[in-house]
Amino acid sequence: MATSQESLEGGSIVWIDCKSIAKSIEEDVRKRVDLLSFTPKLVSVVGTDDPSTASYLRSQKKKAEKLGIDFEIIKTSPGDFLSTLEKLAEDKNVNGVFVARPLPEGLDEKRVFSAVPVEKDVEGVNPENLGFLLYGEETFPPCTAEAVVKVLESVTEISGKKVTIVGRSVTVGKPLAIMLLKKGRDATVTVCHSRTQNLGEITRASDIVVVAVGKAHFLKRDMVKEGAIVIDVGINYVDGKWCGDVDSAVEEIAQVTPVPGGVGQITTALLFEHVVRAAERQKA
Ligand SMILES: Nc1nc(=O)c2c([nH]1)NC[C@@H]1CN(c3ccc(C(=O)N[C@@H](CCC(=O)O)C(=O)O)cc3)C=[N+]21
Repeated sequence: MATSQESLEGGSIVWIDCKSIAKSIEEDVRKRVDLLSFTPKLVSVVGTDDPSTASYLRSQKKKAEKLGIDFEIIKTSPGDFLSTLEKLAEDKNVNGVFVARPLPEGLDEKRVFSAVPVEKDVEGVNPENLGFLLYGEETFPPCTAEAVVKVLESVTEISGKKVTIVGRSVTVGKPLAIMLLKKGRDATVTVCHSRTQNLGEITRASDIVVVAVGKAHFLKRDMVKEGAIVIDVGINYVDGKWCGDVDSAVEEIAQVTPVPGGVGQITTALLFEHVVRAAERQKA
């Protein structure tokens, strides 16, 4: 089981080991990069100074270097956003296109994400790729949602489990719900959000809780069943440090994924796995 023990005063905390999951994805990516006759390339398009985006871009840059994948960041003004994406769509040297959220104000997200060609859409944000998910087809599933699925598959049998997802974003909550419902995974999924009543009752009745709300210390110990599995998707910058959405006291009674060094690492590894997949398909 992919967990690691960390002895602390007064007890022992079981962390879910995300590093080894990320590492095995990266090893696979490395091998597949070597088999290509060209160097695959990812371009990340950014329009804001959002700190969590900056963290992700640092992570992307590090991984690209490690994996032998070409990587470029394009900082774009709102007025040039669509024309930038059109150029990248046509550029034969670019295999994957990542568009950072949040988008700059005033841009229509359906128009922007539709401008990422389906075959270069390594994050699965194009409405066509999101639509494929509903049919159970996961060529380019959203990376963070896929990362959560990988973690769960490594620590438990998902089938039949009660999974509560807190957060209904297009990047995590909604696609993850669809992916966990998929035939073969067979979770019983509840999706909660800011208008949910009696949230704690719902999460306490769950075998697995996934939190993706973007609020530090959001999930408290009394909202979690003892022995539950808790996946922390949050990444918040508080007092000069990164932390997730899960309050640290939850670690005393549940298996939790750490932040940093948790889901984010796997997300980045999967983004590059999708870049290689895109390159393999474009080559053929
Ligand atoms: N279209 C889009 N998709 C995203 O998935 C997306 C996004 N926009 N905008 C920003 C947030 C944030 N996010 C992170 C992913 C990984 C790390 C990550 O791996 N962080 C390292 C720390 C890296 C460092 O700061 O040095 C870690 O957790 O270990 C961080 C942040 C994805 N996001």
